[in-house]
Amino acid sequence: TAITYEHIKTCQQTGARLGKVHTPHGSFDTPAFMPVGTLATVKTMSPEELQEMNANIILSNTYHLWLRPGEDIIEEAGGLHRFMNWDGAILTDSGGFQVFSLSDMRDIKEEGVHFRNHLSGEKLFLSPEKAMSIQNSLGSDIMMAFDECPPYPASHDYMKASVERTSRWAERCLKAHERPSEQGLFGIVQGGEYDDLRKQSAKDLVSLDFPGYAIGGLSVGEPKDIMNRMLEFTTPILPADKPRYLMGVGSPDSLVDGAIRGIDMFDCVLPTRIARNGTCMTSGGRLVVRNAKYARDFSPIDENCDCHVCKNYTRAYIRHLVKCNETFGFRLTTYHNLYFLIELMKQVRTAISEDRLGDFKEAFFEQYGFN
Ligand SMILES: CC#C[C@H]1NC(N)=Nc2cc3[nH]c(NC)nc3cc21
Ligand SMILES: [Zn+2]
Repeated sequence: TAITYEHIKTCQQTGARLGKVHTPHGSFDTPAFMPVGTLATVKTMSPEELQEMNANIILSNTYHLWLRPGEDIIEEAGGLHRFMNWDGAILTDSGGFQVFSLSDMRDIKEEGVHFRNHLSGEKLFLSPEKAMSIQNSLGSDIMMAFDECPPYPASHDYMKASVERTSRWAERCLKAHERPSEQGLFGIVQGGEYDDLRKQSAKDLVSLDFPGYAIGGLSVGEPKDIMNRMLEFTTPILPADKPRYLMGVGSPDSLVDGAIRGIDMFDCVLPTRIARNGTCMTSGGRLVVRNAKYARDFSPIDENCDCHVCKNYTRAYIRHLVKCNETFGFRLTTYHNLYFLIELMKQVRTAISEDRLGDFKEAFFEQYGFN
């Protein structure tokens, strides 16, 4: 099988686990943060820089690459790894989330979803089989099942029907999976904030025996304590010998809270997105580098950070570049923010290995300014 999870140890102080995920394009330690590279690039970063900061796995996106440049062109290039010159691991989302969040919906049928291209307005159709075919062309190491992403909030009845459809679609994805020895496939647990539906969704997918499991729809606006509660009863249903991926999460506090509740993989556009408006994550909280108070501040973004940016550039210089809308400025803030989250996960892994992730959380939340 393409993807295997190696459990190394469980933290004695919390439910967090230290592990490794092995893929055809290398292994990565977990818990891990995965930079998002939606359009076949982690915005403003080169593959060499991603390698340098130990980003061993990145995300890309079926929906976006299907629309532009088209999966046929990427297949002709020899797959997404060759196309973007990245030889680490790649996880592709299935397009489920984008169809429901980007396009004005036409309608959902059992067969699949009819909708309009959010760029051109042309009518499109995406189904479990089509989503699998696109990911097969992209050649990603980890594929995601095509799921129905219901609006938040949704009624219990609506959500129940949606979960049952997502489980039927998941089975169709497994049947359409052409190269299971080269590409892994994760089922996506749905169910909104309904305990019974979350459990039902998890049980349905576990009975289909996926190589890994994602938990979706838990960072679409619900309060963090609801997300934490959902995790507390969802992760125990998932097999301990498979990776668990919490989609679209998240902020530094959510990463720590997710790891404590047994999550192994995270992704979020936050570090790269806020970097492009000049906001940096630092061990003392967020820093808006364009702020006038940094005009003559020749210290690094974060004096506790040993990244290339913090060793060679100052807040004053980065503030100047950002104020002038200079691309290099956003490259520097992006590099640092990604490094910050990758480093945070490294500290989380060390804390797990020393059975003190609870203590780490307390100190980190205090220093960063989380409540
Ligand atoms: C409901 C649901 C669901 C999940 N389904 C798929 N295929 N991708 C996702 C991507 C996400 N990104 C974020 N960010 C807030 N939440 C996500 C949730 C999903
Ligand atoms: Zn730094």
